Amino acid sequence: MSAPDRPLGDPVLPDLDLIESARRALSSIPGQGCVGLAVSGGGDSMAMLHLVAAVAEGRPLCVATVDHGLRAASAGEAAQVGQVCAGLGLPHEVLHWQHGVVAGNLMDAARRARYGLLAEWAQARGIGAVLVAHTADDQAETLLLGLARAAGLDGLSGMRPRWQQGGVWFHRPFLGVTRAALRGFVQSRGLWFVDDPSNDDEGFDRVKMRRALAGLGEVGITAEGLALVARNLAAVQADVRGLVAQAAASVVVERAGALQIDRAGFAALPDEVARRLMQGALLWLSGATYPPRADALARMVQALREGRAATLWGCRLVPRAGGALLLREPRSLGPEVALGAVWDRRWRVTGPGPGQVRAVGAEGLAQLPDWRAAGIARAAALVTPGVWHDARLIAAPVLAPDEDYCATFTAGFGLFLLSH
Ligand SMILES: Nc1ncnc2c1ncn2[C@@H]1O[C@H](COP(=O)(O)OP(=O)(O)OP(=O)(O)O)[C@@H](O)[C@H]1O
Repeated sequence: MSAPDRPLGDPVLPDLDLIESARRALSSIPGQGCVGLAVSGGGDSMAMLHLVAAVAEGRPLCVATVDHGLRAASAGEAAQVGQVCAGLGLPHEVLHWQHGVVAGNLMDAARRARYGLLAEWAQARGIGAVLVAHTADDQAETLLLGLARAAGLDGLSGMRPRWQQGGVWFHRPFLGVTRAALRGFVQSRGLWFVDDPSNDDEGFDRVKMRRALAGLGEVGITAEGLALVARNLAAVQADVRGLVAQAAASVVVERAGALQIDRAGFAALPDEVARRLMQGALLWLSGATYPPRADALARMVQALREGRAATLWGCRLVPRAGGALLLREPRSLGPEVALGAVWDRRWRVTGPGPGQVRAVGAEGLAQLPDWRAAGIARAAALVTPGVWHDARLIAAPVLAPDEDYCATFTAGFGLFLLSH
């Protein structure tokens, strides 16, 4: 299809910002390896494609389009992107979402599948970074969505400029640029792009926010202004997260998968830091993706400060001299899994097998006469992983070192806090 019908050199003035954003995006990616571009065919990502191609200066680029198979036109649109790429001399691949009946929120499932496919594609081709074309308008809509649900700092900090998934970095280099600027870029040059009809579907909250944003312009609230607010809040959020990571390093010790928390150190933490530390601890222990409600979390923080026992999110707080143990509740543990699979959403036990992994429990401790030698509290020992062959405990790698069997976490506690 159409290659640029006039060269990108000699830009009109507003395009200078766009070209600068594209240049910065490429130079921020270390090394000289291939850079991935996620291009839907929409105006924003088509503008990104042409801009980045124009400033690549020999840096290899690879393009991917995910065909979700949700609209009749999607296959044809993906093929059109391929033709534009061919005109620019860039390799292009179409990635297909194989799905049956999708339960729950379809758009959310499509988005998660899209990033999963893009990460797999990039990893398979040794591409370390993929660019996506979210704009200041997307950022502003995200902030408005947060305001609509009275969100706190995390919900008002907008989309991250970069994040890592499946070993691949995703970058959003155009968060400071308006959709109008990107659309203007492709339209003024007569470049092909597709207008996805779902972008006008008022059934989606994001589309409602887009309409609201247009109205807010009349009182001087712009997409760029709101994107800046989100960026400022994200800076505060990053500082708070740093404080939480520091607090975790000084008041929490992970032992055998349970967390020992120093009461005096915890009591001295500012409320917000204490709350986030407790939330992070519960998410890490439970493997849950959503945190508990704010009031339940506040009660848990209070229980720890007052030296009381409590339970929340499949975890229990057990007071001890000088602090408390936070650990899994036996009845909330995940089901038995095969050796090598992830058990209870955070442990992986490997070894020669055959065997099944489930908690050591009282039955297992009875088969381990020396378990106390590990110096681990009974409550914690009970919920460590054991390798079972029927009713026989073959190994309990956390309690009794074993040359053949090894238990590791899918994410360390400290690293988990830094990435959440
Ligand atoms: N089907 C897809 N294939 C490849 N990349 C995609 C796809 N859908 C979205 N993306 C990437 O994610 C970014 C943001 O997605 P979003 O859903 O907001 O965009 P869109 O409205 O589909 O298209 P555009 O942002 O290109 O106008 C896109 O700019 C693009 O980089």
